[in-house]
Amino acid sequence: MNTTRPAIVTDFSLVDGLSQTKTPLRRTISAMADMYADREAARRLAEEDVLVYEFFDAGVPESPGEVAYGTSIVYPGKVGDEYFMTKGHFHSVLDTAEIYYCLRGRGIMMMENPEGDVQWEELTPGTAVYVPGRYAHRSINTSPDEQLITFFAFPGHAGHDYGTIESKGFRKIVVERDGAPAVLDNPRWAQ
Ligand SMILES: O=P(O)(O)OC[C@H]1O[C@H](O)[C@H](O)[C@@H](O)[C@@H]1O
Ligand SMILES: [Fe+2]
Repeated sequence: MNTTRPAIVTDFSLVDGLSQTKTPLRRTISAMADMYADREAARRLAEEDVLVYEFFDAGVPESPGEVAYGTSIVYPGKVGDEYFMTKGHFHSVLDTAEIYYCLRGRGIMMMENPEGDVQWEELTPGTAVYVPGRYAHRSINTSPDEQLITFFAFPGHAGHDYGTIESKGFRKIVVERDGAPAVLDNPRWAQ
């Protein structure tokens, strides 16, 4: 049996979070227009196909024992008064955690479990947020002008479950109120 495996080395820019050697995945407003509370505003932005976030996934094997990792860049912007954010997801293997280390910018990591416990934590450079297993997670950029850049790592076999969030949404949304982020009940949250 050949037990040799090559080490993997990846470049990440500390300026924009991207790898020069790999291609990021990009999500525009049109890929998630219905996830924002103000759907009219989302549709207007979707016409220009505004880029909301991009992320780089190192592409390690999706098996237990592996550590998937990459960087994620959420651009500054709002849909109505709701800040740009990722789609967010549960892991298919629900009880798998994820770590996010904030490299740049300012934001909020929104988390909720199937039983309805909701938590959120601020992301600032140098902060690591450990998302416990069983918690859906979404990163939200609350800066008016800077990218939110995070490095993330999670178990290789975790998988992504988008369906639950796509149909129900998160219980909370993050909007700008008097120039500052505020966490509110999601008016569109469906039980
Ligand atoms: O998968 P989304 O909710 O669209 O978020 C985009 C990406 O964000 C994070 O950085 C996760 O660790 C990735 O696994 C995820 O795919
Ligand atoms: Fe995840």
